[in-house]
Amino acid sequence: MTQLKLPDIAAQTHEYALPLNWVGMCGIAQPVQFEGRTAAATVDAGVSLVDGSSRGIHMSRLYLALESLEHQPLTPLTIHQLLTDFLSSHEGLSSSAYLRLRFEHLLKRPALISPLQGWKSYAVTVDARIENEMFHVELSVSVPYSSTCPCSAALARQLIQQQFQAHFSAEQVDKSAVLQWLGSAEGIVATPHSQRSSAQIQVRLRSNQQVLPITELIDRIEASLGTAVQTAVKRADEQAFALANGQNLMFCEDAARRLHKALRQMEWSTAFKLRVEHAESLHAHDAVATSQWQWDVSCAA
Ligand SMILES: Nc1nc2c(ncn2[C@@H]2O[C@H](COP(=O)(O)OP(=O)(O)OP(=O)(O)O)[C@@H](O)[C@H]2O)c(=O)[nH]1
Repeated sequence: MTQLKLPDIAAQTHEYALPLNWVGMCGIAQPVQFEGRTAAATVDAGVSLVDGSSRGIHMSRLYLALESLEHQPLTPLTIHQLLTDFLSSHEGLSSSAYLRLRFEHLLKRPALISPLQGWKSYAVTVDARIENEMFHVELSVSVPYSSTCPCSAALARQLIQQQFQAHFSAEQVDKSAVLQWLGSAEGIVATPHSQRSSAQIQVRLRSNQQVLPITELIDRIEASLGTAVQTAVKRADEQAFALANGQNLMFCEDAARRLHKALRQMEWSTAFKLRVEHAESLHAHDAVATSQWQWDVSCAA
């Protein structure tokens, strides 16, 4: 049988010469090594097609280059090397290279009081690119937390005061009677509403950053809010959580300002954007606040 040469359509020229901003593949399954564990990532990999007359890029070259992620820890350096490989395998065709990795980052979290712990999963996205010969990396993370409405808390306290007034009408009150009343549902007649909330944070890393500070970012976000959702919970932990919520009453605006302040203190960040969503239990709609610092269109991948 005659050996036929495989047709190479990508190498053809196109009669409508038009450069393209981004060409590549989305949704590739790829294991990555991060903080000593293997995470199942989903990858989008692409390059620009600056040679407008070329029919197509070489998808297989991008796909095969991803294998390097399987064997070495995920760092800004390994990502930079990968994007450099994307470009060197597309010499004359491409001037920009892009990578987006999405994976769940698992962290073991201790209970607030009891000697227990459990896992939490955080949705992480790493966006990296080489554009105009400049390398940029951005981290995005979604962090769930609890928020208790400060207005609702004040209104509930007022109802409790009114209830106290009605129940203890005498000038002199008996301490043990008050103590008992405080511990009863009849005394504490109202409770504020609270909701599961989420903070979506995007941070641009400084160019000489050696590691991806994902865990540190999550820790700082949770510390600034003070009401991270819990894993293993016994009653003692639930009580400590109630206290934490009471000490950290938050409108979505409060949460956004706290996060903005915390993110400004991160020395490895050169820009950020944040969005908080409080999935209201008072309403069927959400309360949302956003903020950003030094974030512009060029930061968006
Ligand atoms: N450029 C491009 N390739 C596609 C697309 N859809 C599928 N492919 C296939 O991706 C496969 C890999 O392409 P290449 O990387 O050019 O493969 P190749 O020519 O064998 O590899 P090289 O010799 O390295 O160029 C080809 O079989 C293409 O048909 C598409 O929309 N665009």
